[in-house]
Order: sequence, then C-alpha cells, then structure tokens
Amino acid sequence: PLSVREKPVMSNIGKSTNILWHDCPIGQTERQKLLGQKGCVIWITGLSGSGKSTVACALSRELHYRGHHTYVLDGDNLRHGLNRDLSFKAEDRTENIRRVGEVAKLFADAGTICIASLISPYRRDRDACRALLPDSRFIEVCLSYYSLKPR
Ligand SMILES: Nc1ncnc2c1ncn2[C@@H]1O[C@H](COP(=O)(O)OS(=O)(=O)O)[C@@H](OP(=O)(O)O)[C@H]1O
Ligand SMILES: Nc1ncnc2c1ncn2[C@@H]1O[C@H](COP(=O)(O)OP(=O)(O)O)[C@@H](O)[C@H]1O
Repeated sequence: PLSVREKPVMSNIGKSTNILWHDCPIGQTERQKLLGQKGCVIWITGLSGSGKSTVACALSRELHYRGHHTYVLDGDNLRHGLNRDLSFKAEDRTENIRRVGEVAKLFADAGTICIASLISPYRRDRDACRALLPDSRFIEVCLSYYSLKPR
C-alpha cells in the first residue's frame, strides 16, 4: 500500500504562516521503484579550474550509459538563470549554495542522481546542504588544490 502521512503538518515558515504540507500518494519510494535506482546528491566542491564541471559531466555520462538517470547542477550554468541575481560576495555565495542545495534535494527526492558542481567555498554552507538529506544520500567530493597546482 502507498504511504500517506496521517496528520496534516502546519508550520510557520519565513514570512508566511499556517503553511500546510501536502503529501502525495506517489512518493520517493514509488518514484525510485519506477526508475530502479535511489536518488542522491553528489556534491563536487573545489577551486575554480580544479575540474568540477569536467568531473560532473564525465560522471553523468558514465552513469547514464550504465542506465542511471542523472542531472548536473553546475554553478556556472545556474548563475545564468536561477541565481542570476547573486554576486560573489560571501553572503550571496551562501544564498547560492542554499538554493542549489534545496534544488538538489528535490532532484534526489524525484529519484535522480543529482550531481552538483559548485565552488561552494564555505564548509558551513555545504554542511547545511548535507543536513537536508540522510547521510547516505549526500556524497561530498572535494577536488584537491594539489592536483590543480601543477597545471
Ligand atoms: N570572484 C568572482 N568573480 C567573477 N566570477 C567568478 C568569481 N568566482 C567565481 N566566478 C565564476 O563563477 C563560477 C563559479 O560559480 P559558483 O556558483 O560555483 O561559485 S560559489 O559556489 O557561489 O562560490 C566560476 O566557475 P568555475 O571556474 O567553473 O568554478 C567562475 O566562472
Ligand atoms: N584531471 C584533469 N587533468 C587535466 N586537465 C583537467 C582535468 N580536469 C579538468 N581539466 C581542465 O581544466 C580546465 C578547468 O576544468 P573545469 O572542469 O572547467 O573546472 P571547474 O569547473 O572546476 O572550473 C578545463 O580546461 C579542463 O579541460
């Protein structure tokens, strides 16, 4: 049988009040069953030029040809749309990571292997994204400065 939350959950979030959480009978379990995989977030962090986009695309390609559904969230690309209003000052980078963390969580909930590729320089911002998901569903990959240095 499909799982349905028994009681409606009310909460006060941000500027809105009495927000009701609507549950659907088709949830993560059902979506994952259909796709034959578990959704997760693979978060690639590292300096500019360290190879984040290259690794993200290579991973997506390899998983795709093995029959897995993936989606790449690339920092550069997202700054053309979702995050076009954000600069590179610290607080905007934090908001950038917060938004992408939330979007990545939705992709994982949809059953997709979501590969996020952003500089994400602050550990506390990455930790906040990790906290949105169970531990086993957030995999952090740090591209080393030392592999970039020789280049
Ligand atoms: N200070 C500054 N000024 C102008 N442009 C910059 C700056 N820092 C980063 N970049 C460019 O933005 C890309 C990284 O964006 P991110 O969203 O990944 O950055 S962050 O996670 O919010 O720190 C980054 O792409 P990558 O080189 O692929 O990392 C750059 O193209
Ligand atoms: N492992 C690697 N060895 C050599 N060059 C690489 C490697 N990974 C990426 N590159 C090259 O380094 C440059 C930056 O890679 P990119 O993936 O755009 O980095 P980032 O997304 O972190 O800015 C590109 O020209 C890419 O072809």
